[in-house]
Amino acid sequence: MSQAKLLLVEDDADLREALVDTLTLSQYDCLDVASAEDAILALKKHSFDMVISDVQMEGIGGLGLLNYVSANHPKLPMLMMTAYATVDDAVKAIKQGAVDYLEKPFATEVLLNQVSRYLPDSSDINQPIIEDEKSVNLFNLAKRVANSDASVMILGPSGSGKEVMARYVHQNSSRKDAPFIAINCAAIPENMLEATLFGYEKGAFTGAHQACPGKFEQAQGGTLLLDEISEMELGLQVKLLRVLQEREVERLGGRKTIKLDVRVLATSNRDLKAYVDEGQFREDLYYRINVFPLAWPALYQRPADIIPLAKHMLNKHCEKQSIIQVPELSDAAIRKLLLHRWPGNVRELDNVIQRAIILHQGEEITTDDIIIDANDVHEQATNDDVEPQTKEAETLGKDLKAQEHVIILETLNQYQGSRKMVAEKLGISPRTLRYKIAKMKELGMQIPA
Ligand SMILES: Nc1ncnc2c1ncn2[C@@H]1O[C@H](COP(=O)(O)OP(=O)(O)OP(=O)(O)O)[C@@H](O)[C@H]1O
Repeated sequence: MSQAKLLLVEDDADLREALVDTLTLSQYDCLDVASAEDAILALKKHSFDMVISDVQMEGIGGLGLLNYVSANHPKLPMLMMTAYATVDDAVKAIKQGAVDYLEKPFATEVLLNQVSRYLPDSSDINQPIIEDEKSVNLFNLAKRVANSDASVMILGPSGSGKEVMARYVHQNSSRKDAPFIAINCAAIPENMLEATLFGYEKGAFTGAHQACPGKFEQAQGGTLLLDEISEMELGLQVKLLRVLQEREVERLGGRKTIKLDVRVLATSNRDLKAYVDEGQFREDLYYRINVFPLAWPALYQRPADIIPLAKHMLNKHCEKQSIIQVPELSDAAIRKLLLHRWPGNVRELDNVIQRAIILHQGEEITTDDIIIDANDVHEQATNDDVEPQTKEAETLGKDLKAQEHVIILETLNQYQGSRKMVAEKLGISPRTLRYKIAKMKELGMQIPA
């Protein structure tokens, strides 16, 4: 899924760390700061899709920050977090323009639900770039399928653009003016997925201080995308099947059933039929969601898409960074892009282009600016205009990530690639391991089978 950028403002270091973990695991790109003053500095340097802020902090505090955001970034949604004793402040915050507030302590699913509820729809992924004949044929087919109300299963490797295709189906359907809601079944911890999908009533579990509609309800009249559906555990698959068959949902802890008018799309980067044969995915659910399968090939299998996508990303990122003179790709740089196999597909290409924008000098992007191996970045990216403190923090972050990658690779080798053994050895769930391995593959790493 495309990454939304969040700014988290919380002065309690432990809570901040826990929240960052939750948001990062759910594939949000999260920058965290400890005060409203630091948040304002961050807002001056970077662009964000949402601010999540504590209310009571030293200095100008959450309400001061809200004033700044309302005045300078009026379209930026801001979600407040408050302790029970300061609910009055939260009410004040809503009056001043905050989109909502969370009462501490809150369960992580409450946070994730509120974030996805108020995040603006990112428009840049609404325009699929398709030039290769294979892609054009596939999108023609997708357009025809969009007219029906059939469930569509979009298959393809990670980063190939499955969510882009799902949005295309929605936008070319009669539901286009209703919501498009996406949920990544792999990124949301197992114990939260059910509440996130079906919603819950106040008091349904510890931390559920307020009722919250689930993704199905949020998608009412529109389309719900179940991204990486194969990662849903079997028990929840049964419940999902029931909702799809009966077209109604009951919130956790609730007693009334809610009628649904939702079209369901799903994606998977696995061979789902083989997964069914292995008993990992329910056959009845497979046939329910697989009414119309669309298979999006890996990027290297549709080479005529590579350069148009690279140019699209160049324009997109230059615009975001207010770079007026968009650099051209040199002929040699184009050849280098065409020769790579892109194991991380379009997402990897996007990363390479972002690096090239940082590194290039003058009006052209040369082969030296096209850093395909992630390890090269360290040497090249010693940009002088990065502040020393930021550079240190970034280096530490990269070092930690690199160490984590080495540990995972070594353990995979030690256990001949057995994901189960590695997860046990490292003390993480198989699902977290799969997620981390997927991220490593996106960076172009070779993972033992
Ligand atoms: N044809 C395309 N045109 C424009 N942008 C694209 C296209 N394909 C992919 N992208 C961009 O590449 C990134 C990855 O795409 P997307 O999230 O749709 O992949 P995915 O297959 O759903 O990945 P995952 O399996 O990891 O969820 C996104 O930023 C998306 O905007």
